[in-house]
Amino acid sequence: MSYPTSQPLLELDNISLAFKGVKAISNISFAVADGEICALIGPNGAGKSSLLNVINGVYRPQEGQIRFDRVERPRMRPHQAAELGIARTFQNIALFRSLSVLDNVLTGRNLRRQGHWLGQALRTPGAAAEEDRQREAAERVIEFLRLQPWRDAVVGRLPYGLQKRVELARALAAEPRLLLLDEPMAGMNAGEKREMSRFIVETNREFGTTVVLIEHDIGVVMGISDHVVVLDYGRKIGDGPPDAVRRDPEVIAAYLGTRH
Ligand SMILES: Nc1ncnc2c1ncn2[C@@H]1O[C@H](COP(=O)(O)OP(=O)(O)OP(=O)(O)O)[C@@H](O)[C@H]1O
Repeated sequence: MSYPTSQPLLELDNISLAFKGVKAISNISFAVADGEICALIGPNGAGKSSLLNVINGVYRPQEGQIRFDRVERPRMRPHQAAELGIARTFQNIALFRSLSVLDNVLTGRNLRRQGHWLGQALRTPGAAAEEDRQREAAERVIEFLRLQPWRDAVVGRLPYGLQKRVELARALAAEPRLLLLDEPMAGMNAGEKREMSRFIVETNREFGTTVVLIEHDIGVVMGISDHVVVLDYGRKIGDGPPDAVRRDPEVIAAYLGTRH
């Protein structure tokens, strides 16, 4: 449990985001400590996915500052976020459905590839050695997430829970410092959720990967998070260790209680 002692990896200061004048995020500030698992919770439409999109540069907020590893990143684009070590999965699975598990995981290695595309196209010895290195790295992730039985299976034919795990594998293949997971357990049964929770915790422990995840299942959130941030109508209404957030009257009223 790293919260709240370690240094912040990600700091959001007064972030506001509007779509055509309609505010999705209002003046949100919080910090994610290096090495922690931070959950973003809140009712539908609270602004959680929009906030992940701000963090990885898909949306540019109209107001506010973001610091990653204590360096201000005022105009981050998604590819810059990826280069900095921010990887992400999506609410609706975004995989190459007709490719195998291994090939999908290999796409997560693209940023880590050395050498020139021409070498790859001409299959020079250097390029072949590099290809072997990438394949070994992808195989290690497949093994870590116990996906070996499906490594050559076409992703589109796998059950939903496994596709979610492949998406996590692809994100991990990039060796991120910060992993953004948008509802990694949505649509899963209790057993699949337990399994996915274990993989997230193991990733965090094994590689020290900092995790920010959106999750609706409060039991899961309380079980795996070091830190919980609660959003409601685009505002932050709770921020702290899970036990404190669970007891916060405003959070109980807005989210855990009956207001919605
Ligand atoms: N691209 C967009 N254009 C216009 N409005 C948007 C866009 N994306 C999000 N919104 C609006 O911003 C608000 C926050 O949406 P967001 O998807 O971030 O919420 P959320 O907390 O992730 O919800 P959910 O749990 O349903 O995924 C909503 O009112 C939504 O309608």
